Amino acid sequence: MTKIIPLAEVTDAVRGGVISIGNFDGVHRGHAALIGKAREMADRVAGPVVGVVLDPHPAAILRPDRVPPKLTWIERRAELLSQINTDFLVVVPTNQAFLNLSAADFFESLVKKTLAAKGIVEGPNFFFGRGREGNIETLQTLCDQSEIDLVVADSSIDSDAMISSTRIRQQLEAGNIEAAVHMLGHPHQIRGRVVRGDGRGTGIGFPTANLSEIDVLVPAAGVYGGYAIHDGHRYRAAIHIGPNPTFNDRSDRKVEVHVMDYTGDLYDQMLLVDFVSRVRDIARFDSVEALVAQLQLDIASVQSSLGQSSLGKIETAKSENNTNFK
Ligand SMILES: Cc1cc2nc3c(=O)[nH]c(=O)nc-3n(C[C@H](O)[C@H](O)[C@H](O)COP(=O)(O)O)c2cc1C
Ligand SMILES: Nc1ncnc2c1ncn2[C@@H]1O[C@H](COP(=O)(O)OP(=O)(O)O)[C@@H](O)[C@H]1O
Repeated sequence: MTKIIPLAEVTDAVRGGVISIGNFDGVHRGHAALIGKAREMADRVAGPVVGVVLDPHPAAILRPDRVPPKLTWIERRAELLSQINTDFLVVVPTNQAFLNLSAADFFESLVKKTLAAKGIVEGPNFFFGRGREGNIETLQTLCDQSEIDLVVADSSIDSDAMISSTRIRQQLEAGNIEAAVHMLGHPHQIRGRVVRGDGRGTGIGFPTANLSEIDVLVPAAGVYGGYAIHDGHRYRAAIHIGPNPTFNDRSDRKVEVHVMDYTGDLYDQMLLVDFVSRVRDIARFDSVEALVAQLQLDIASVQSSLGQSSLGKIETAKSENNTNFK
């Protein structure tokens, strides 16, 4: 498991490695390519692979009115980074003083003094220091002066454009789950606490866990297929996002999860939900019977899109990190 290390708690085990500084939001295929390069270099210098993330996102301090919704919370990032062989995730608490550091001071204090990096891997569009004054050329000069290896990795491309957290957000906000998942290389995951809804679901044969306190990007309104992860188990799930027009309910951000092959009480518990595919738009049905008939089709469609390999309960590595709200 990738160990999360607050900047103030960096130890010798973390120092002397190959670092990659970024936001790592989503830990998408572009990030995986960077970490892959870092791994190669780290094996050569016999040091750890260290992801370095600024949390919160600098935008939260610089332009709080325009902060993009997160794709991932920090523990989820660490879990995904772990799957691609990252040893540590150093979390820099973003504050005005840190953002005011010149590029040279940023390099001196973070890269050299605190992390004693032997190598650094970045994409071609890396900027650092006050007002983004440092770029890849600046970084190359600073690395040369300090005999630190720099690898500038090519951008990872999908559909003729660079894979980025921004593009993934746009696809999720448009409901294009498959396109987002393709760029991510894994499902988009949200987490939330199960609260009481209108108490209708059980009566129509489709109980739905209603999620609140979701702290990452919620995809566009629609019906989706994916997985619900609860208490170390993964179940197939049909997810409804948006209003319930059939019942004249116009609240636009309801997130309701019907967990397949599950019975039990989920109230007040944390649920993780993986989005894998889009099924359809939300519709208004003339009767409850018509809604139920459609829900049966939705379930069949989700089952077929998830494939037969995932029937029933599937054990997953339980991550305690994942369901603890910060
Ligand atoms: C997979 C799925 C798809 C749904 N699609 C629609 C829909 O298109 N239109 C609609 O009005 N309600 C839809 N519903 C929502 C149901 O109306 C909702 O689950 C029901 O009102 C229960 O709400 P409750 O959990 O607040 O009791 C859908 C629910 C699920 C699980
Ligand atoms: N298969 C299931 N999927 C979702 N929730 C379930 C399931 N089985 C039992 N439940 C429980 O039932 C509740 C949902 O029932 P529902 O009648 O839709 O009530 P509410 O309107 O309060 O969400 C969930 O919050 C959960 O505690």
